[in-house]
Amino acid sequence: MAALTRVSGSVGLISLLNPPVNALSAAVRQGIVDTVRRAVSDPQVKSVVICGQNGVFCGGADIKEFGGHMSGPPLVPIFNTIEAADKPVVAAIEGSALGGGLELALACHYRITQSKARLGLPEVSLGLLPAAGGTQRLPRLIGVPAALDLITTGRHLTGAEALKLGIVDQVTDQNTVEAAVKFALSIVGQSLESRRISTLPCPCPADIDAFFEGVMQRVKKSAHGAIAPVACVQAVQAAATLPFTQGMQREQELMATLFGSGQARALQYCFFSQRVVSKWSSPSGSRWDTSKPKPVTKVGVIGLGTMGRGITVALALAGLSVVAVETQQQQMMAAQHAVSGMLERTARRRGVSLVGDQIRYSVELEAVADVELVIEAVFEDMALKEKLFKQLSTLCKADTLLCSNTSSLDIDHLASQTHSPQLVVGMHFFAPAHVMKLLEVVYGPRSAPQAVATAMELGKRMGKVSVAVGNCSGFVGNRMLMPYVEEASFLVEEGASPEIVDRALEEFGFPMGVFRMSDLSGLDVGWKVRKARGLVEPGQMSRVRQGRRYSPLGDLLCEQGRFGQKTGRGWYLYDSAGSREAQPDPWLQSFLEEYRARQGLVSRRIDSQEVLERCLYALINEGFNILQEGIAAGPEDIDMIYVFGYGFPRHRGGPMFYASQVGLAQVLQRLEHYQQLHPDIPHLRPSSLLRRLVSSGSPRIQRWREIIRMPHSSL
Ligand SMILES: CCCCCCCCCCCCC[C@H](O)CC(=O)SCCNC(=O)CCNC(=O)[C@H](O)C(C)(C)COP(=O)(O)OP(=O)(O)OC[C@H]1O[C@@H](n2cnc3c(N)ncnc32)[C@H](O)[C@@H]1OP(=O)(O)O
Repeated sequence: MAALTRVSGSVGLISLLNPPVNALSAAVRQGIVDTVRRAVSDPQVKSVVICGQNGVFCGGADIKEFGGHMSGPPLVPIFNTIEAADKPVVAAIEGSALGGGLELALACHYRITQSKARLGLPEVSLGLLPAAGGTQRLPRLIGVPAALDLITTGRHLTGAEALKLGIVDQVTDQNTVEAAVKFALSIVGQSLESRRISTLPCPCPADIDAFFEGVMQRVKKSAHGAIAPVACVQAVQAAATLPFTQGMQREQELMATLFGSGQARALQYCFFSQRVVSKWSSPSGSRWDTSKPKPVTKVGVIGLGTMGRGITVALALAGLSVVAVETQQQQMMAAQHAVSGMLERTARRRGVSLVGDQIRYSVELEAVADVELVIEAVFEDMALKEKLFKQLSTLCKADTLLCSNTSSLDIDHLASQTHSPQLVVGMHFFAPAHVMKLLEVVYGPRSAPQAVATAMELGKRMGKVSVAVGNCSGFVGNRMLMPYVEEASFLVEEGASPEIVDRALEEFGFPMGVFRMSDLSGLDVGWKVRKARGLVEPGQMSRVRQGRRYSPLGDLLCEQGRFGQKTGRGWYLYDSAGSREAQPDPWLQSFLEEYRARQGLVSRRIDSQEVLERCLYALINEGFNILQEGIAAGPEDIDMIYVFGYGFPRHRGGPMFYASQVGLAQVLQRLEHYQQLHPDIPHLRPSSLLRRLVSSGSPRIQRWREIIRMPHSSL
């Protein structure tokens, strides 16, 4: 798993051999121990270069090992041995040096990297900290503030950025291993004293206590309950205040608390789930590995409202040519101005050059006649979309893919308006589309595998986490959101305030509770959907509609012109229209009291446990229905949709993983309890799949797909 060869006469070249990313599995660690020992003791070897096979240095510790019994030599003594070697050791970094991979490089005396290589300590995103000396060596090398930034965010750097920060000694655009070997030859005989990072003092800010207090406050606030970022700060603080050996001890202690935590399990599940969802399959049998995407270079975007603008920006940033169509001249000019601004800001933030020249604007639909793929992003109005799809089907090339950004309308119906229904899929982006990572790719029974593969591939090029889902009202994300939002309103009817509900959800880890979120997106959005479904009865207070419990509270607020942040009033009060500072609204409190009195509802005390159980279990229950119906292929799909599109705390793994951690029997029992209390709320009726999983012994989430596919009787 690691090979030693002698090159250029006196350089011992150690190659890590564990495709695809040369993760530091037990066998690789043993390979490093053996090859380093041989290189150090071989008198013909004067210097050493460590590289990775196939253009990747090392993707870090083998995450798959974390779930089971760990064996093989541990990393810390291996890295200490490398650093203590009396022959110079040079890391030749190509591809990636992440986590334990970068820690290995930091134990070497010199680092040479390809300019485009990715370097970083992303352990925090796995619920861990860099525990092979990373928290102690990096601050000594680049100073406390820069190290804290990298370790607490886990962000990746390019080789060029790493050079600027002083993490690497040289960047090359040539063959990195050859450059490292040449360099290794040139430094033989030089003193290594100043090259052993563990022996360096740690450059610290002046008032160290005040500095760490401030950092800790900021990190806790943005962590939303995640424990790893806090432990990362504590470990770096140890580097700043303790000698290396004691700092290493502290690093190990902190790692021990994180390693077995539920948060680490959840975050590692997210890492693998993100990869699982890219390997999509549909009930028709089409799959990621048997469906070849069609090459796409030019995309049409129709409708330049908020969504269309964001999609245009995301496409341009991905290097695609875009034909952006808005039939109203004035809207088009406004959109062009807005898109340029968004591109400028994003390019500045990402430190890349501006990419506006590949966007062509037009007021004519015919401008998309020669594109390979169209994304429709006009108003959520079926009649408008029907007409548009008919027109597109006639004017575009016969093999052009027609995609809709609808968030809930029937994709099959849109497909049926075209000459080639097999070329129609949903591409449901989330606002702001150039920022949010999620893309739901919605297939219907007639969608061609190539159409799904092409939309998935396009999403990947745009940097999205693309999840393939079946067609149903609301698809996966919005369908599950309905019971969640409804439960929140029911709780307010029964005695909770929006603040009580939001506080419970925010303490759980959501960046925003359901009412703050509704105020942000606009209460009129849901009102419009409910109107379209025939649920709204203006001025009416009845709490049963279409045969089930209904809360008219949202409608009543909208009737008062309270649309949320944009009108300065919604579930909360804001200083002014557009302001983001939500204040509890005394008007709303009396409105609710009056409402309850008129409805004959006796207000009761509702605690955060009930808020969490009713909102989350209702959402999870709908997730089980979705799995049962085959709308999502597996729990990972649902979890990635919720983590990347709806702010579900990543350190909880997503709703389905969370349910598996709570225990399926417990979720079932609580749903049964609430259903008895509220028989008029259908979404509290436990899903038959949940019952089936519980009676199968609540298997691990990785086994759910098997159970879902097993034939069963619904009797
Ligand atoms: C009481 C108990 C006390 C406990 C103490 C225990 C101490 C334990 C010792 C810990 C020592 C700490 C060491 C270190 O600090 C910890 C780490 O290093 S954690 C790992 C950090 N590294 C990462 O997070 C990188 C993860 N990988 C990536 O970001 C990307 O894969 C990549 C490297 C940038 C490459 O990206 P792509 O080219 O796009 O490829 P993919 O992402 O699709 O990956 C391909 C394939 O490889 C699998 N894979 C990737 N990285 C790893 C990995 N580190 N381990 C295992 N497998 C990995 C990935 O899942 C894909 O698999 P496939 O889907 O094809 O099956």
